[in-house]
Amino acid sequence: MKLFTVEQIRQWDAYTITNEPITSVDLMERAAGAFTEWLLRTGLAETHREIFILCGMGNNGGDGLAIARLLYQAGYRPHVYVIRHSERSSDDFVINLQRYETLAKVQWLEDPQTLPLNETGVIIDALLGSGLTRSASGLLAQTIKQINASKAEVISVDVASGLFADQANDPDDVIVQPTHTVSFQIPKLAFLQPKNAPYVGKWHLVDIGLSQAYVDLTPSPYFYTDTRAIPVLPDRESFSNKGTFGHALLMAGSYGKIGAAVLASRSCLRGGVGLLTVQVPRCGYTIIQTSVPEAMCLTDEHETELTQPNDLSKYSAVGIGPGMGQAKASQQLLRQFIAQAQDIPCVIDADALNILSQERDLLEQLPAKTILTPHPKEFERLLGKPWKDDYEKLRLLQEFSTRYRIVVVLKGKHTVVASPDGEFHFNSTGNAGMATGGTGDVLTGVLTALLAQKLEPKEAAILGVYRHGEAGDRAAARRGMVALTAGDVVDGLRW
Ligand SMILES: NC(=O)C1=CN([C@@H]2O[C@H](COP(=O)(O)OP(=O)(O)OC[C@H]3O[C@@H](n4cnc5c(N)ncnc54)[C@H](O)[C@@H]3O)[C@@H](O)[C@H]2O)[C@@H](O)CC1
Ligand SMILES: Nc1ncnc2c1ncn2[C@@H]1O[C@H](COP(=O)(O)OP(=O)(O)O)[C@@H](O)[C@H]1O
Ligand SMILES: [K+]
Repeated sequence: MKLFTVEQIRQWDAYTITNEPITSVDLMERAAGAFTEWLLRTGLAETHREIFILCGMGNNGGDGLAIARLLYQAGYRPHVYVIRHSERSSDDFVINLQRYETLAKVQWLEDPQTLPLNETGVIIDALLGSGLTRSASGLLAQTIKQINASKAEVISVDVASGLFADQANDPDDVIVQPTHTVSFQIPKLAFLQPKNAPYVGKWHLVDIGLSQAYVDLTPSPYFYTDTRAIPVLPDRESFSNKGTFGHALLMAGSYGKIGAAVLASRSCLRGGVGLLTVQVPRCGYTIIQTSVPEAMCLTDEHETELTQPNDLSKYSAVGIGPGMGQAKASQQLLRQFIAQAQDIPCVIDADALNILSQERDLLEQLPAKTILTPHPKEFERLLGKPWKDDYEKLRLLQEFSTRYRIVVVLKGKHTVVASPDGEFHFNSTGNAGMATGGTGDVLTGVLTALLAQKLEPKEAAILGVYRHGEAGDRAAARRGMVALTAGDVVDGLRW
């Protein structure tokens, strides 16, 4: 799914209004209808609950008033408040105010302290939407504070009031903290940024029929990887043999961390590789041979660390780093590996990334088909500096990917795949149960397997990240998030 900036969303609305054609107030009616249908379907507005609808004076407030009318017509009796935050109101706000007032009166809120919000109620937050131009202040900020202080369930229309939909807020901004956000058509970029978690809650999309032609015509670097957008692995030919699916090499493990090599090996095999060789220090030999009998084991001459370069020419892809440690000899090995691997697709992870952060000249020499898989701390080390906010992080990620011509997988809740063509693909699968040791090693194995099967690094990264998260979701469905381990993610892999 393509994602858009606020300015593009505004153009998208306008394009739909002109080309469908539909009047803007009818489009608002559609949006309010879709929201109301969602609300009634979820049962959040059961009749015994009091519903408070708080409206601004722009189109988000217009949505709120249209929702109020639709609920009223469905038999509910919402309390509707309007906050006079501006001298001007939007045309569709005015039309919807008049329509509502044929049924019931709204209250113009003068003093937010008087809002009778109760704990069992539902608050519909329609103060400000994507038209936010500055931080909320004055009466708006006071109202938002009241909303946040109440224990009622809060549902934001389109985007939480006070949250910028495509740029960073100041740390001391006053922003609604909703339980749910019901957003029109596409997720806002803001929903995917880690620091915004309190200002989004669970988000849901409702379809308001915005023009598909606009989507096709309008370029954007941002994508959300949902089921419609994942690359595919080619079907297996019936006459294929193990040679068809590549021979992967995993260089992983050190004394006390051979488990990382085991997890990456298991997931590489579940990723469909034809043959797998695992290079581990001598201490890992028996462990690999007994726990991953499907893999061949190449023992390093060193007892506890990876040190020994080997002939890479027979491998179709290499994954290096999980559990590898950062011993001096392993640092030298990484240097030799990079010099040797120029024509081989590779995944560089974990300790190998930390070595890269210290030996920065190696970044310039990375093979053309490289995927790096840092978590945020590792990425910060690679950059050598922290970022100010999540959007600056994305800019730095893009610069990094373009400068070194490599794919970077920045891991987290919505793992981002950044590619040298400037695109960002935010992943939609996975869960907090995966915040446990070893799940990153599992990802490295999967990505190595996909590269060995000749997927391009960008496609391998988008697909691998998606399936890895999906495997985590299967594991969580079976075990619950708390009990989930990295091994369960391996078991959850399906293609
Ligand atoms: N036809 C359309 O354009 C549609 C718009 N929709 C709704 O319209 C919303 C966007 O509406 P608008 O662009 O009117 O903007 P908003 O309703 O988000 O904001 C209203 C106005 O408030 C002012 N404002 C911004 N920040 C402020 C602040 N901190 N303090 C005080 N005033 C502030 C601005 O002048 C802004 O235009 C969407 O989020 C969505 O809810 C939906 O009805 C779908 C269709
Ligand atoms: N809250 C979360 N929601 C979804 N996925 C998560 C979450 N936390 C972690 N993950 C995923 O789990 C993996 C963790 O990788 P990493 O941090 O390298 O762990 P490790 O080094 O222990 O293997 C990543 O793929 C990440 O996207
Ligand atoms: K809102």
